[in-house]
Amino acid sequence: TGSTRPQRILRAVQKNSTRGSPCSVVNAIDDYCKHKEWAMNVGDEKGIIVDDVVLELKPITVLELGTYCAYSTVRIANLLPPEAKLITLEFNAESAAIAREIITWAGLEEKIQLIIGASGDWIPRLKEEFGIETFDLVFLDHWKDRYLPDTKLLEKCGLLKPGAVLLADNVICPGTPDYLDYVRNSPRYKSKFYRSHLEYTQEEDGLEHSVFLGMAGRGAE
Ligand SMILES: O=C(NCCCCCn1ccnc1)c1cc(-c2ccc(F)cc2)cc(O)c1O
Ligand SMILES: [Mg+2]
Repeated sequence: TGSTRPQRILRAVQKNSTRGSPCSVVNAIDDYCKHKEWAMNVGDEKGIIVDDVVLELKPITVLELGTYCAYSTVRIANLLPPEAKLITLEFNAESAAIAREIITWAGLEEKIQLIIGASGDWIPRLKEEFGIETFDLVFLDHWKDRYLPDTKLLEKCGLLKPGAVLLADNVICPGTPDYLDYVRNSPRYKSKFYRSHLEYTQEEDGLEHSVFLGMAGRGAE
């Protein structure tokens, strides 16, 4: 009954970072995952691209699909304007419990709402249960075969307004071919690819940045 990887990441955070300092939490996780054991955080290289998108967009409402250990949750929330809120959805209860501890350690619990459950079940409930109108930014980092169905669900539920940004991790590795095909060919999106590498490795990966243009571009149904 040894520890799990998320538990070891939490221990590294508590040992090597300062309570209330999101930057030190992010650095502690990157150090641990670079030198001790790999983990599926967006990481420092792709993380800089995420930072730039957040600082440029200044989103007030953010949805993250796939919390894991809250590395990107903390990284994004730390850069948000004071009144902004981030909702993060995690399916795995064990990693969600660790994520909650890391969010609290970072001192960001006021900005972040962590929900445990399936994105397909929760997305249709967000307006009603959390008083969300629309999201300014959606960070997709969960099961790669859920990126496309959840994007279509966000459209259907009216949770995206023109100008909203979808930022998707891992579009090369592990890869999300059906999602890429959709956002790159649909008249509803203006999409661009940010080439990078799989976290803590030299493997090719990247982020897809897609601006929602509105449903008007219905074209062929
Ligand atoms: O699978 C990933 N993430 C989803 C985890 C489960 C999400 C559960 N959930 C949360 C909400 N709804 C469902 C992922 C995988 C890899 C990877 C890359 C190469 C390799 F050899 C092995 C793994 C790299 C990432 O950056 C990733 O994000
Ligand atoms: Mg990822």
